[in-house]
Amino acid sequence: MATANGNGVTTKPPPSSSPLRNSKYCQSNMRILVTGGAGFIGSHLVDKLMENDKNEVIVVDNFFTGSKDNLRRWIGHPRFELIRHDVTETFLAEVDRIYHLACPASPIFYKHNPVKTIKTNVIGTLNMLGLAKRVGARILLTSTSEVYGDPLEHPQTEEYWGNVNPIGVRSCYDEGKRVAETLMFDYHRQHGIEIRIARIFNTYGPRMNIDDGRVVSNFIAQALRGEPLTVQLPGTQTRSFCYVSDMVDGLIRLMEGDNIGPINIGNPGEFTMIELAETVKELINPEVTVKRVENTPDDPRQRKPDITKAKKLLGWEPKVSLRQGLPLMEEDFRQRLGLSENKVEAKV
Ligand SMILES: NC(=O)c1ccc[n+]([C@@H]2O[C@H](COP(=O)([O-])OP(=O)(O)OC[C@H]3O[C@@H](n4cnc5c(N)ncnc54)[C@H](O)[C@@H]3O)[C@@H](O)[C@H]2O)c1
Ligand SMILES: O=c1ccn([C@@H]2O[C@H](COP(=O)(O)OP(=O)(O)O[C@H]3OC[C@@H](O)[C@H](O)[C@H]3O)[C@@H](O)[C@H]2O)c(=O)[nH]1
Repeated sequence: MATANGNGVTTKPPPSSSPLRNSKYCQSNMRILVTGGAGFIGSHLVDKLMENDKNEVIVVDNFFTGSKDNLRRWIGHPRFELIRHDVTETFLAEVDRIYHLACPASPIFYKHNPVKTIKTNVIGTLNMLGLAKRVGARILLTSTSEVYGDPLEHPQTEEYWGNVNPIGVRSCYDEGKRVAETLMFDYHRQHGIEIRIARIFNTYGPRMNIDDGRVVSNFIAQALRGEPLTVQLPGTQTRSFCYVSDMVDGLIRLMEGDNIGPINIGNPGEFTMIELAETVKELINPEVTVKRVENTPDDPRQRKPDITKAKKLLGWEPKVSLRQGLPLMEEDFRQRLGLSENKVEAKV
């Protein structure tokens, strides 16, 4: 029988899982697939999911930007499996939940092979929706604030349709994620798949790749190496930074809650890139200088989530401020860069 969901969309009932999953001989564990689970957010999500001993976690990842190192504490664990797999190829497994994160997230990586980025977003999401349909799993897509493009509304609510250049150098990611959201809703309406869509805003924390290219990881690595902080012009562009533990909490609440989304998950604290550089300098290395460098095309000028929906529907809001989160990330970067606790000399 058809039912109406929170978005007023009439859907088919969700497909059911295989009879074996419900048999009395089957383990009652929740079997969870995390695509892109060897990456930054994915590996923190895996840590949290593995804390629950009723969860079995399967990670599939092609290791383009992720690494086995991020998951080393779980390799060999009886409730954990790591599979090298590219989501542009089909994947079959009996699972109850799919967290679909696989996609390079840093602009330098997603622009590196834009056709592959589109394939990952479109074919990869189709493959995961096909799997969800086949086994009756609930699927969550990590979409992005980039679906709002260079936003003409501020802060951004989920009702805003965005201002995206369809043919620019960022389009492979922005439009790829927009199509991925469309596919999610079409599978929901046409096949009754249980979907959840998170629109993630800039997230930072330990395990980001040191040469990831994203602003927080760049500034922290530069401050620790005593190199100038590279503020891309004009420097007055804004972002709102969410600490990764808050993000993971929001994603799990969304997956296990009733609302399909899309829901913004991010920290509304908004900073210009100059303010971010000044904060990193003050907290990590007051000796470094700030250097203005060229920007890349279509860089959004402002970005800040309206999280009214997340607060109301998920009972979620971020707890970690930027000033609390940066030192936690500094510690991780120090260890990975092999630096002692002593502040480094400035190189200009
Ligand atoms: N971190 C952020 O600020 C942010 C903001 C918005 C949305 N997101 C979304 O969250 C997700 C995770 O982002 P992240 O910051 O952890 O990035 P990340 O680059 O650290 O992780 C992405 C993971 O996906 C894997 N991957 C990429 N292409 C793949 C493919 N074709 N097949 C299998 N695995 C593949 C990578 O190897 C990596 O492990 C992404 O979907 C990203 O778009 C992140
Ligand atoms: O060294 C740097 C790097 C970046 N920047 C600036 O910092 C801002 C943020 O840039 P980032 O590369 O960290 O990230 P962006 O906000 O552009 O994109 C991100 O947003 C949402 C996610 O989906 C993705 O993880 C990523 O695309 C931009 O204005 C950029 O110009 C610097 O000033 N200096």
